[in-house]
Amino acid sequence: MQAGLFSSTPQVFDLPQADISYYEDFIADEAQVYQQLLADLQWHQDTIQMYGKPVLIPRMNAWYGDKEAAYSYSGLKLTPIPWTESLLLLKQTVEQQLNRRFNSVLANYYRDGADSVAWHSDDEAELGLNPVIASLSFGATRRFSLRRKKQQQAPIHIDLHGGSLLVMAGQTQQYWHHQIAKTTKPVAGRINLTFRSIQL
Ligand SMILES: O=C(O)CCC(=O)C(=O)O
Ligand SMILES: [Fe+2]
Repeated sequence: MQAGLFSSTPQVFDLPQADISYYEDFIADEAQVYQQLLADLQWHQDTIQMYGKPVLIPRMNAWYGDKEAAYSYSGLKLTPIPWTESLLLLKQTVEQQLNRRFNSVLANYYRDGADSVAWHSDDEAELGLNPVIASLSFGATRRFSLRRKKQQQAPIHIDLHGGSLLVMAGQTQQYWHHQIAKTTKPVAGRINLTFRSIQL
């Protein structure tokens, strides 16, 4: 796999108390990477407790990282699987662009338009106060939305293309929620990788 990088000028969104950059064409051979991640990663569908009943979350996940980087996510305790070769290559590509290091990645696989992630912020204590989260997308385009936690206005939408890199930094997680809404439009599969740095 070649994680060929062919765009390094991001679109920067001017939002209050958020720091969002979007590199639309970051990974050159994204269709190939999509197939590889789909085949190679250890996908599973977690359950969470809702009003005391187990409910399957509407997407598949896989959690990879350095062995020290244990993490809790939506009440789930996740122990990372050791890096695959393709994940390490993608991590290095992102690290070079952003000039910072990540020690883990949460992979999400949205099988179709019924898969989603509800409004949330990545504000777990393990990530520190103002985490930098680097999000790579592969496969189908899905709409990513951002909305302030307080003073709610119309959400901001960014259609995340296959091969794109979205970076959330600064106070984004403190002041904003984000989601990938369900869609009734027919849409193929999408894989998203959010590279994170767990404070050890
Ligand atoms: O799929 C995406 O673009 C977002 C995923 C996300 O927000 C998360 O994993 O915390
Ligand atoms: Fe998130």
